[in-house]
Amino acid sequence: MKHIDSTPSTPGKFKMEKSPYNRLRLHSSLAKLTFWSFVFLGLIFVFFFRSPSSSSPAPSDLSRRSLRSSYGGPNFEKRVRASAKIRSRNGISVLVTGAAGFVGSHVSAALKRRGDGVLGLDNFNNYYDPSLKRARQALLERSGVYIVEGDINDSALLKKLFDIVPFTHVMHLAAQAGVRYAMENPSSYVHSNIAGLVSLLEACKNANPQPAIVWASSSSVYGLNTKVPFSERDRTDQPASLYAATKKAGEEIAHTYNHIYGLSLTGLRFFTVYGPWGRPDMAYFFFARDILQGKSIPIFEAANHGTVARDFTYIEDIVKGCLAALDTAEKSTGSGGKKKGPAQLRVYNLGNTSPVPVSDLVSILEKLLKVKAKRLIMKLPRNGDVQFTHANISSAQRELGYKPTTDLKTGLKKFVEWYLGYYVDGKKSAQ
Ligand SMILES: O=C(O)[C@H]1O[C@H](OP(=O)(O)OP(=O)(O)OC[C@H]2O[C@@H](n3ccc(=O)[nH]c3=O)[C@H](O)[C@@H]2O)[C@H](O)[C@@H](O)[C@@H]1O
Repeated sequence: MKHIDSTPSTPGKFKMEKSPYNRLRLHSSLAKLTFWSFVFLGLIFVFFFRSPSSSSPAPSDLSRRSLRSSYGGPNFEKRVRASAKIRSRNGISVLVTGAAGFVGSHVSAALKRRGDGVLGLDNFNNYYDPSLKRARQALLERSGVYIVEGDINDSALLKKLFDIVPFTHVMHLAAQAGVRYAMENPSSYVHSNIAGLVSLLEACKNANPQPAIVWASSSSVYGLNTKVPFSERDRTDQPASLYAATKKAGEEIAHTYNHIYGLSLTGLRFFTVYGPWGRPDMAYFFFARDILQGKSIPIFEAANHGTVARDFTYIEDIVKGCLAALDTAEKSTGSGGKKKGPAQLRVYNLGNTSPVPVSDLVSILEKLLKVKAKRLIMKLPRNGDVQFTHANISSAQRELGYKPTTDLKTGLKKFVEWYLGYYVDGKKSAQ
């Protein structure tokens, strides 16, 4: 593994070390030149490598502050390197953004288990109860995964991480999720899913070597389509929510970075992922909580009592799809911000291929929790929800060997076991 101390991290820095040497050569004897060159190089070394905040051209206040405090120094770099260290033959080193999130924590754990190097990055925002994110972090910490606390919009931090570790891959899962919340806080979607994505791709483009990137898109890009099952070849130009629109924008942004800079990019369209350590903003999760607390639960139905259904996909199946996408990702082809040849650009559906009506989801939860739900049938609100989702997974099957094996009943059983252990036996308060 290359270290920051021994390798110029960017072509820019390398040039700065060379140009004064050339100027001096015109006017000095060889001995003088050698002496002064060493002095000059020494100064550059001290300036750039010992003072973390000066390594970025124009860091934001936030990043300047963070680099001076927890992000700098030998201890930080040691933890980062140790976490990202590959411990198996043919292993990869992966920067996982959103590592304290639902999918991110599961993927990080799975990568670490097989001996890959994993470094997490997460801003621990309070979109949902951050204590759940902290609990996931504590679990990962025990298996040797360090999560750096920071934002994907902090380009100085990203640069620093790529300077410390030559990541082979990035698993980009940091995002503002949730379909309905987009009406409450639209700018958070733009901040994370668009600005944050661009900030991350900029860092990847500038990194040397450039990593291959796998990232989370969403089934919601199919929007108002009525043809089922949804295939990657179908149109994705009628999103029903701002969330979906930002994910669709992400796919177009991915195309641009692939086209101009040769970044290898794979987008995964996840279909309503559920399971242990899940997201409390999702229906299956807060239905379980509210059924146990005796509260009524709103179950949406479409016009004329039309069924609302989802292709619910179990987390372990999704993890397998993510790892297969990483393992089949080809190298990026650019360096120094320039593309050397065409690079891989892929998009896959990762679903379960068997949509289940929301009312059936509630019946399964009732049986598992042994509590009758207070059902409140409501008209599907016009706030971004679509009536149904259903994945065609033949591309992922063929090219990734993706094969979901967990049906909703089996998956929810595992979720409920975890939920009762964590919240009821563990006496944590479910918000
Ligand atoms: O597949 C996806 O791409 C998306 O899956 C989920 O979005 P969604 O399928 O809407 O998941 P939930 O919010 O958990 O809703 C599941 C189902 O329950 C229904 N629902 C939701 C809330 C509610 O109060 N009542 C209700 O019947 C929804 O209409 C939907 O059919 C995630 O929240 C998104 O982040 C993700 O991108």
